[in-house]
Amino acid sequence: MKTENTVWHQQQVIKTQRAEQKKQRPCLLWYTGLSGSGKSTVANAVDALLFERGHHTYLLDGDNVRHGLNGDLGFSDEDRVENIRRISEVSKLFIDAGLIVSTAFISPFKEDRAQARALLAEGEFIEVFIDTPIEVCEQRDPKGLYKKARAGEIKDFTGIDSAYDMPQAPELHVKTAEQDIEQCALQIVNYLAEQGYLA
Ligand SMILES: Nc1ncnc2c1ncn2[C@@H]1O[C@H](COP(=O)(O)OS(=O)(=O)O)[C@@H](OP(=O)(O)O)[C@H]1O
Ligand SMILES: Nc1ncnc2c1ncn2[C@@H]1O[C@H](COP(=O)(O)OP(=O)(O)O)[C@@H](O)[C@H]1O
Repeated sequence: MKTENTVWHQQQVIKTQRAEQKKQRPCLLWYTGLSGSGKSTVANAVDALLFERGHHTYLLDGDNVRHGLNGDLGFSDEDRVENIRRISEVSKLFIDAGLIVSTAFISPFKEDRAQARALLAEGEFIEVFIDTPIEVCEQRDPKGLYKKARAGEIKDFTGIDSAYDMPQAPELHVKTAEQDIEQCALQIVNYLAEQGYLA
């Protein structure tokens, strides 16, 4: 075990104090969905609304994190598991800092999402299923990746030749083919308000 000679230090300022100072209940909005489903767009819209209302937030976005922290990882099942493991641990640190955190990753495997939930306290993990039919994602194809995957230029593409486990009981179920971006964002912000995260 690599941690056998390290000791956990209790910090003087604790999570509840940080949260109280920020007048919010820290939580993690865990967006999951296919490529092109709208994770990034909706997460950004929610983050902007919360920021405007004076909340302390941070958004970890798939493509950006893969340019830095997870720049060594690809798209094999094994690399995706490690990608989500690191994101989950980083999110926990931001939660400790008292923030309302959003992550926008495909996060295709239910075990990894369950692992992320298990790292946090009860009520801190909010799974947001960005539920968009693959036909709609493919039609949008904002980065031209479906076209490449269909042409065999990208392998292990989620929904085509790599698996996606649909969430069975997400806290939030957002249907982007039936609501516009603003309505999707408001659905999430209203949930946070109703559940007392923004008190
Ligand atoms: N093979 C393959 N499958 C899926 N996606 C691919 C692939 N190759 C590159 N991309 C681009 O990488 C983004 C997904 O990265 P994630 O870190 O969210 O993926 S995962 O959670 O580890 O499965 C994804 O971003 P989004 O479109 O925003 O989801 C793609 O732009
Ligand atoms: N209701 C909606 N919610 C989110 N995105 C939408 C919606 N309607 C259309 N779109 C478009 O769908 C695309 C989604 O892309 P993106 O947010 O990058 O998806 P992802 O991060 O899941 O790959 C964007 O071009 C966005 O403008």
